[in-house]
Amino acid sequence: MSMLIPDPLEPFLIFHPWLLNLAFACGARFREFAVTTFFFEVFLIEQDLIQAPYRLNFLGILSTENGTPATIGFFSKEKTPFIAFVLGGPGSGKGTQCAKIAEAFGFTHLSAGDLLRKEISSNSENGAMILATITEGKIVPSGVTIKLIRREMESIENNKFLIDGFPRSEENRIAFERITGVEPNIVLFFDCPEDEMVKRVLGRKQGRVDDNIDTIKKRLKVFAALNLPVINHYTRRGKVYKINAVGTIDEVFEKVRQVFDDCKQMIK
Ligand SMILES: Nc1ncnc2c1ncn2[C@@H]1O[C@H](COP(=O)(O)OP(=O)(O)O)[C@@H](O)[C@H]1O
Ligand SMILES: O=c1ccn([C@@H]2O[C@H](COP(=O)(O)OP(=O)(O)O)[C@@H](O)[C@H]2O)c(=O)[nH]1
Repeated sequence: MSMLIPDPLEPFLIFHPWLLNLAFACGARFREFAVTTFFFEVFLIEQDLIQAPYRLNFLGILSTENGTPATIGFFSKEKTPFIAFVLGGPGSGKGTQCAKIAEAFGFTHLSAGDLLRKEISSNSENGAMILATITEGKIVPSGVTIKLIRREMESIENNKFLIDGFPRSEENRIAFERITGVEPNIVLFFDCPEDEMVKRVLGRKQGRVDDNIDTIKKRLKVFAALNLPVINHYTRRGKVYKINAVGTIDEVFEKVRQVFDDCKQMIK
């Protein structure tokens, strides 16, 4: 299990549970969500870390496109899958290790980034917005990403999922948990020094619009500001397995294998 990582949002996060408790004491669960998300979004606007046209659409997370409320809790009790969130900075090796976990342990690998890139290439209604957001290294609105993850999870007959590169912010995390009604069983965190991540991303050569030095710098900033708080949250919940991502692919996988071997009892 990892130690808590200092992050620049810590003072805000201390305030955040206080706000939650206050709203909860008022007996309004929906208001609790709306109010706290609103404060998060105001903060993110100030930091210029989320996409402008979508940034005040905090209530949209709970709605589908036809305006009806989204299902809260889309897994039945008997069919709740085992979920591992796989987090780490850009180029830390999440995708590489997920492919190996999927093969060795029978998981379905869902990469949030790949699902978003597929939306761009399928010319969907959100394609242009997703492309602009990824090019800027910012985070796509939760409702869009969760809809894609949900569609995949519902269409695949497996009870073990790796969700790679999501949630990227506290707002992503809160929305996912509200909409699905579940938390991940475990969270893998690939801990990698920034210079190594930059080297790996620049060497990836997959023709991605965001694998250039300017966007990488923005992605690293967004990771530190928005993704580390998610990792800290799940560390406090005792769910994080921190893996040193330095070493060869096989060396890193040996550490990953150990985690999944240890969790065998939990994985149905
Ligand atoms: N342990 C490692 N050592 C060296 N290179 C690696 C390692 N793991 C992954 N890579 C390479 O680094 C690049 C980024 O890895 P990737 O799995 O795509 O990262 P992420 O999904 O976290 O962005 C890829 O080109 C991959 O082949
Ligand atoms: O849940 C997600 C996952 C990805 N992205 C966007 O997709 C980009 C690439 O993400 P991916 O996980 O594919 O790559 P990584 O940054 O980890 O190398 C990110 O910088 C974000 O702009 C996003 O907005 N939400």
